[in-house]
Amino acid sequence: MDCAARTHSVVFSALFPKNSANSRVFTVKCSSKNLSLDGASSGLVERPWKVADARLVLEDGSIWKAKSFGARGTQVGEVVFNTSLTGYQEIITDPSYAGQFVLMTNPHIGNTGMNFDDEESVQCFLAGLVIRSLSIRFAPQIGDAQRPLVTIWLKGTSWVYVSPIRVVYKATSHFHFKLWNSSSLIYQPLYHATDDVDTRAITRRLREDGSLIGVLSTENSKSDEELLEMSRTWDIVGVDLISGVSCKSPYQWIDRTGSDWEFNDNGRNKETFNVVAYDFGIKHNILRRLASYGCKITVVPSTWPASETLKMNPDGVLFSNGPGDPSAVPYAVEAVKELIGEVPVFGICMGHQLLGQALGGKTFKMKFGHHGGNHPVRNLRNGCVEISAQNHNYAVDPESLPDGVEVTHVNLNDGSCAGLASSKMKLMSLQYHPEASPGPHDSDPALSVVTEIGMDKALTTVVSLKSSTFWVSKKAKQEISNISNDLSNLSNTVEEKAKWIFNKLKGKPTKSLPDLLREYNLPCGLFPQNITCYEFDESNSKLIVYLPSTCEICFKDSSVMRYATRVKGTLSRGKLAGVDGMKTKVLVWVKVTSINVESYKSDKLWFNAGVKKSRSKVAYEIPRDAVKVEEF
Ligand SMILES: NC(=O)CC[C@H](N)C(=O)O
Repeated sequence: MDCAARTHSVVFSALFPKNSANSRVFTVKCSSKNLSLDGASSGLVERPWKVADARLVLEDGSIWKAKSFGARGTQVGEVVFNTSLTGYQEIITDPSYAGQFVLMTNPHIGNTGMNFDDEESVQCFLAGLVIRSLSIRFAPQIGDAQRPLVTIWLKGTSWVYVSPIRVVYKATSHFHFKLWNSSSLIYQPLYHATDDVDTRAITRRLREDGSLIGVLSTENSKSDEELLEMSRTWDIVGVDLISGVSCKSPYQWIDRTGSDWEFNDNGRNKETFNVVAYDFGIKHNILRRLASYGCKITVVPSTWPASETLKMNPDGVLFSNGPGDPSAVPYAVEAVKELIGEVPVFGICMGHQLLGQALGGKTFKMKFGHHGGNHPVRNLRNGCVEISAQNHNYAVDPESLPDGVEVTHVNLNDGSCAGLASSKMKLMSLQYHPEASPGPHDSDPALSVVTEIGMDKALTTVVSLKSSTFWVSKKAKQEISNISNDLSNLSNTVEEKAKWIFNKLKGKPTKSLPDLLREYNLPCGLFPQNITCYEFDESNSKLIVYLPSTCEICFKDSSVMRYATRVKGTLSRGKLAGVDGMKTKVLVWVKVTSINVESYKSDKLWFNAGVKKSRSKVAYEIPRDAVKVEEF
């Protein structure tokens, strides 16, 4: 290897294009001269690992020349691209990547080293890693900087040693790297790994054609045709990959996330909940986060019988993430089925897909899936967008789900189902990773739902539940189901008023509050989006809006509005009059008595609060989350 070379070329050739009768060979050369920021281009340092020529042959006939810095030999797998900028250690150790080559779209990998805290499993299960450029140097992470520059080989699972460029390197698990040659301090990943690959070009191909099967080989004795044949005869669909990554017997988990994760009140040291976690390839950070949320966790193998779980009398059951096709593991779906309704259950990723199937729904394979740390998801309960970390190739088809199962989250990139819930069955699930390390942490609070208390809280106070026709609180829903049998017998005999109440509870109004306001030509952000429910009686135009607590919003025009837990008013075209329960700040807090739009097309909104004051209508166009305040 010549690591001191100032320029290296990446050669891409394509044989046997999949859809072409004529074989084509073409070559693309691109220089990585300016890409290497890590010292390789200075000519001063050598890579402290051994490299070998490698080929990545894709099933579409393209062949990508590369340098292997990992295991030697030949490996087949499905190639998926991951758009995360950080977190490569967590990705490499995520068991959900079993059977897959992870191609990182971020060109520069390795620059933050590795550390003990970021391991997601005790072994790397991925088929291989494909990257553009591996850092020779890496910056020790905060906290590692003061470690002595010595070479130590710790017996057991960890090594600490120095690379030839005098940076402390900590290989946390012996399976990551083996000591290639202890005297010259060369280390080598035990999984297949290759760099100097034109990852952008392959990503474009995967986006166009979908995920492709590939073969990575360092063996010169194997011909391109042989490798291509291998890629075309292997498949990942229908294969049970979970049994290869799950633990073999139950164990207790106690480790929590460190102090840098204390960005919310995790319920730490308050109450202890017993949780059984099914290990379909569970990421350790799920366990660490659950422990931080006050859970005492027993991890059980994927084949653990549901009856045994129930004997353990858990407060909640978690179905974890895991690799491969959810329809290839019917035994897991059966266990999930038996537990639904018996105990609160929460599913993450594979767990979510298994829940979908257990409920009678279907899963399907996506074109190239979602793999990255920047996926926008809308939480349909509160309208908020969460940025999430995702890693999946399959999804639940929401159309196939039975009535009573609510789609709670939607991926905003493609509209796919990203979360499910049923308050009746006490189940919730997310297609993505609320525990994501290094983040984003937007969805972290979702982990608290794994217990009954957490789930109750989530299902009632997370705002409102959308029934098919009306926004009703959970309490109202329960009341309806309690009395619905009686009412269906009595409905012919009840007097008009009772009928009206029944109809109202049952759900005559058909829209959300923002839609109602819009229909009356009022800006839909006049009320917080985290309202609990609302009632509107068309016969006398009375509107009552319920809020979970007294709260406040600062609008775009810097005006501040405060709301009581119940706001009443008379709604008519362009006007909300006789308002009770709303205040605005005009030096002091003043009760709002009416709000009206100047004229149909006007962008002015008039507030009557002591005096009549004009405000810009645009500032109230989007419903916002209100912040809880102590008093109205
Ligand atoms: N992270 C996961 O749990 C992955 C789920 C499933 N194996 C998929 O690819 O869709």
